[in-house]
Amino acid sequence: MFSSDDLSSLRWDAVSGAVEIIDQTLLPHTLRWVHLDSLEAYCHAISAMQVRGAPLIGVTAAFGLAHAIAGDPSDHNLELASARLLATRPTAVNLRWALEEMARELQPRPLKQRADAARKRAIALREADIDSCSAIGDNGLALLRAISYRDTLNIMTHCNAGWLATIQWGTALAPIYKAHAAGLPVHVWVSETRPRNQGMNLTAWELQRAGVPCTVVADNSCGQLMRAGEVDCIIVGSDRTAANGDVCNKIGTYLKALAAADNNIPFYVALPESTIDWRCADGGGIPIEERDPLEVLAIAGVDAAGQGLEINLAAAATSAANPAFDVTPARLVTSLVTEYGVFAADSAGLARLKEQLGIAGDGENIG
Ligand SMILES: CSC[C@H]1O[C@H](OP(=O)(O)O)[C@H](O)[C@@H]1O
Repeated sequence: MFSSDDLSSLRWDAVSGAVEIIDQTLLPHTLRWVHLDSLEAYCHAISAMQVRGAPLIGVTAAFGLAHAIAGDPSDHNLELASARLLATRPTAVNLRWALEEMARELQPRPLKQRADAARKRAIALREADIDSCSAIGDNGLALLRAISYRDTLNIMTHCNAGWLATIQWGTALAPIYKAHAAGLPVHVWVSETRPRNQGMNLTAWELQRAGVPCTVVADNSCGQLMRAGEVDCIIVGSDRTAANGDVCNKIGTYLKALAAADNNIPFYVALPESTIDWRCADGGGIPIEERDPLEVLAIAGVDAAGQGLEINLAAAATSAANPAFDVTPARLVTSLVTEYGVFAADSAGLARLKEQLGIAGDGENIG
């Protein structure tokens, strides 16, 4: 489905070194590329959710660090820029993972080698993400092929875990793209995903663009769709999965997992290994981002004339809480779909993955 001239969420120019991202806060109504030309611009892009999604956040931060190092390769600036990027969002572990990958590459090097090494490592992380997500798609496709369905395979998803959350393919949507390309009759229930509406604004836009049949539904209707037999399986992404299989993902994921368990519907989590936090014993240790309550109290869109506008939904002075993620206990997850295969969402399943990868106790590769 993707070729070199296909859209990806972050692109870079090999000659000028310029890095551009799609400003996802303007989708689905406006597709605008934004040139990131300072560390501040990279930090803002992540914290303001111009770019979002665990893998994309990580790759964007890697390019942001490479940009900062090009100006000053000193240890002090490396630490300073890493700290600023790490502080942009607390939950997605790929942010920490990518910055640690970059530090591992740069710290042993002499200063004069760091700028080139940083850029090459960021580019390599971007390419590795494309390969990982494609492999997640292949492994997820095998799961979808094994599901029995009537005339159409009805898949529900939450938030956006498509190519807009990675570089290409996505995680939860990768098996769906591969299934569609393989001719499976898939249909996707797209949960709108209040309050930032990543489902309605991003997933529906992606799927429509790819020609995958989909229907946007209110988050609150998903339980009824499951009870009515309209859902054959659920696939979601992850921002951080603990070593025991607990999954932290967009707010609302836990409720879908509860309803799926109550209706005996397979609940799959698609993620690259970089989203597993091997140092985190269980979901209780995952920081949950609290975002601005205004994201709950107001909503942005366009009017009939296509003009952008934001409207207040609640009465003045209404208070709101806005936790951006929740934790789904491993017991509610049917399987973890990774680039290395499908694993049980429990300590034994993840120990099998860790052994397969040759990872030590604290997540460091021993290979
Ligand atoms: C492939 S990671 C996608 C993951 O990230 C989203 O969070 P956000 O939009 O706040 O970055 C959501 O949890 C997705 O499942």
